[in-house]
Amino acid sequence: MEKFKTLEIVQKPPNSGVFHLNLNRPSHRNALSRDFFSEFPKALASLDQNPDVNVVVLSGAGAHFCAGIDLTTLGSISDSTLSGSDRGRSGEKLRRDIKFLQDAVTSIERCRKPVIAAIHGACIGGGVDIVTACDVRFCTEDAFFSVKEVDLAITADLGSLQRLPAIVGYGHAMELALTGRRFSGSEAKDLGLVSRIFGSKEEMDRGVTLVAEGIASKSPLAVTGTKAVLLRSRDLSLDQGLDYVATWNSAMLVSDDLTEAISAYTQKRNPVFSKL
Ligand SMILES: CC/C=C\C=C\CC(=O)SCCNC(=O)CCNC(=O)[C@H](O)C(C)(C)COP(=O)(O)OP(=O)(O)OC[C@H]1O[C@@H](n2cnc3c(N)ncnc32)[C@H](O)[C@@H]1OP(=O)(O)O
Repeated sequence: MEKFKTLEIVQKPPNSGVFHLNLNRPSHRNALSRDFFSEFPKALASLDQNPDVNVVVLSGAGAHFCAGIDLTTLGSISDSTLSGSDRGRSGEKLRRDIKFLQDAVTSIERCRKPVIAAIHGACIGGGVDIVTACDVRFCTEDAFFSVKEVDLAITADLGSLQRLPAIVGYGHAMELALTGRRFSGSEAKDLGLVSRIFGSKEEMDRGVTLVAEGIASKSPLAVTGTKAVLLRSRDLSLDQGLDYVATWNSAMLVSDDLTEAISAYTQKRNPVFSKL
């Protein structure tokens, strides 16, 4: 497994299909550095391509999930932009830079395997961009969230404004993003930002493991199909979404997994599926 400066990948439990991708810069509260933005898509692509991986759990090392963008990185972006003499060219360069950062967050959606965010402590700014791109979100009671960008005089640009409305509704997304206010794990649960809340990190670890192992035991074809179709349907009309899944299943429905699922059901045993 490749080594990273800002991330750590651990298979847990051993020999399971569950791999933990940890934001691993606890001294800086897992603030998102330039290295992170280069490494994160590589790590997700390697998990996507690894046939042993069925589910990815994304969490943060140390006291917090993520303190958002590394504020020193933000400084260097604005310095390099200001150094250009032509405003148009500087702007075009900055646009490419923002697209590079966005692409790192979107790599969560590009990963065919489901990504479960396990959030404790702070989840701020860029942290919210990341978790809103995840497929499932759980948090602890001590978690807190903030769509903080507005307080740094930034229009959030790494995905929260695009993804959050579909998760919590347009009105809540607008209020959270305009105020930048801090909200608790239990409010996040009420809003539907997280689907489950746990009393402690240890309880969340146990709960996430159960859910992740459950998903990992299912047909990998059906699981990756479910993620792909739900994500695609988010951005399509009902008719287009139905058309998309009909085409998807015309290619993927008839499989060894279908035969195995039906055999296991009739033989009253658990199904065993091959890797994807
Ligand atoms: C093109 C633009 C693209 C993206 C833009 C994204 C915008 C955002 O992400 S906005 C959000 C920015 N983040 C913040 O405002 C959070 C700042 N941090 C905090 O509020 C707190 O650190 C905390 C997360 C609540 C944790 O508090 P605590 O546990 O008390 O730790 P601290 O003592 O505050 O910090 C320890 C250590 O970490 C450094 N650090 C924390 N956050 C960041 C950060 N975002 N960037 C860089 N460094 C950070 C902090 O400076 C401390 O460092 P020392 O060297 O130990 O002093």
